[in-house]
Amino acid sequence: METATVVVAPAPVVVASPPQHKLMELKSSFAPAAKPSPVKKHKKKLAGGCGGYVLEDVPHLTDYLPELKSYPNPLQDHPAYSVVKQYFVNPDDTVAKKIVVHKGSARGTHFRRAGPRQRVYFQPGEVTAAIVTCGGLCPGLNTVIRELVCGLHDMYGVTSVYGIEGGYKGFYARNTVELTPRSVNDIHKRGGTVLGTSRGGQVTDKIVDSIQDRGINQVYIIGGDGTQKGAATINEEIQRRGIKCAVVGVPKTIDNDIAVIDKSFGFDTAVEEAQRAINAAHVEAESAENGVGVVKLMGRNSGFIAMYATLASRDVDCCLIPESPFYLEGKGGLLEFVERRLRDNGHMVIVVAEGAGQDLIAKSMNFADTHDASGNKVLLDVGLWLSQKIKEHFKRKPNFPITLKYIDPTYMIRAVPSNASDNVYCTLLAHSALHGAMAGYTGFTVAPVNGRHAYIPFYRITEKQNKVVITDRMWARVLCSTNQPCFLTHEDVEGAGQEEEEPHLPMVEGENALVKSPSMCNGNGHLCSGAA
Ligand SMILES: Nc1ncnc2c1ncn2[C@@H]1O[C@H](COP(=O)(O)OP(=O)(O)OP(=O)(O)O)[C@@H](O)[C@H]1O
Ligand SMILES: O=P(O)(O)OC[C@H]1O[C@](O)(CO)[C@@H](O)[C@@H]1O
Ligand SMILES: [Mg+2]
Repeated sequence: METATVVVAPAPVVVASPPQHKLMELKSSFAPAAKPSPVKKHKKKLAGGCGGYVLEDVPHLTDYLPELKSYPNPLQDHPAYSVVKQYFVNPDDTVAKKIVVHKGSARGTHFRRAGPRQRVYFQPGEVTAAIVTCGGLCPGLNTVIRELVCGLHDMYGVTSVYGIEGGYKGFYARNTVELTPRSVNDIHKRGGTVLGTSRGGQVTDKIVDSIQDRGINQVYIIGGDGTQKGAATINEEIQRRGIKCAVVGVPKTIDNDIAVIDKSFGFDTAVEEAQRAINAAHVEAESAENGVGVVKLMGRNSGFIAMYATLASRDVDCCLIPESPFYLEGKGGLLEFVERRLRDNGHMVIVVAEGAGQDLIAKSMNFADTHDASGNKVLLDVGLWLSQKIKEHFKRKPNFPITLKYIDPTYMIRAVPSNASDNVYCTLLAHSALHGAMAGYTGFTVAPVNGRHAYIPFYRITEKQNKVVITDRMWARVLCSTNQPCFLTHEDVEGAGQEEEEPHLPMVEGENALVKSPSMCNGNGHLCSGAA
């Protein structure tokens, strides 16, 4: 057995392992249990330990099918693992949500550590797995699909894996496709998803009917925050019906807007791909008289791609994200800054996340809100709008001609295949996912938390979105690198808040001075970063 690898400190035994003694095995994977226990919505499985330790556990099939039989994990006879010591995860291993702790602070929330268990709740021949991809594209989707298929086959001898085509609606509107190690062999080299994807169409009853009718007993659902909400409702219905079926979420989003997890797959690839657009904008801007390059990047509600692409590039003069409001006109406004930067440097690059400035555009253009099939607000084109506003501003200054180039690579950065590091990440995610399902865990999203893969209950993933915290040091680093104004009022800063559970300790002198020091306010009461 592997020794406990708890990130903060060894955890006490808090939750009984699933019962090892079983009276009888359910014959069919989809035969309902005689009387499944009723499952409440978002029922939390919490357990406490010493020092303020809390385990936020994930459901197990035996929670509502207590008589399920378990088997020795076939991995123990796998030649590839014969030399691996401590291959199985200790049942008490947990991963701390919070890694930075203080002498007196409570140990806080922990999640069950991902990985193979000594006992599994499926025999190889019994598994019928299904994989579905939902929401927008993201580099790495095909790698996750490939590694689920190959991992189930190679590690657990599972031969029955099906793809659901076209997102959630494919469960009830399309035939399944058989996925074999041979058929998925090369797919990780391609962008997109070989299964297709869609928005909308999440009709829980019809999806669970299809799962039941097809005898599917492991569902791997790859998608973003919306998809994980859908997965949670599917899991509730499966438990309500008492079906032996593990529901596993694999978090996918180019926006990196999924809470709790370290980072979503494909994000690194997207940031890397964005460099090409920023470089092009820089080359164009540098080569023209008062050249301005505007690059729009994805990021509906969260500006992570824009923030990291800006930091990586060092060619960016201004980064605009949804979390940080800005204004155009007047002292301390964006147009004044553009003018100043052009006078100083002769060129500039602006990176804008697609969700930035939406309220400003709506105000100036009077558009009614529209939504996509999943209910997401359709965004107005901030890149086009901003370019227009900058052009109009300089048209009023005949002695200040500018050349502006607008580059919109949004779909290009998410349609590429994943890079090497995302490929490795996707492989580990897929393996963690299938080990959890084989061990009988269900109703969880798998992802790294502080560098360790963990099984996280759906409600934790879906209760809020991950956003750039503009009062954190990372955003300050961006402002330092671009030397742009931060455009914020004191009210904006107060409203921005802090990460939950962060202790509000007295500030070290000089720390976060960017948003606290009154000497950095301009005449309008706006805070500025000391841009030239
Ligand atoms: N609140 C919800 N409850 C159940 N299902 C949902 C919910 N929100 C979205 N879904 C379903 O999840 C699927 C994907 O949702 P959405 O289009 O929002 O993308 P996503 O998973 O958030 O990914 P991304 O935003 O990264 O593209 C859709 O089929 C949608 O119907
Ligand atoms: O045009 P589509 O496919 O709806 O996707 C656009 C959205 O999808 C994402 O890539 C992921 O949510 C967002 O960044 C973007 O706003
Ligand atoms: Mg989403």
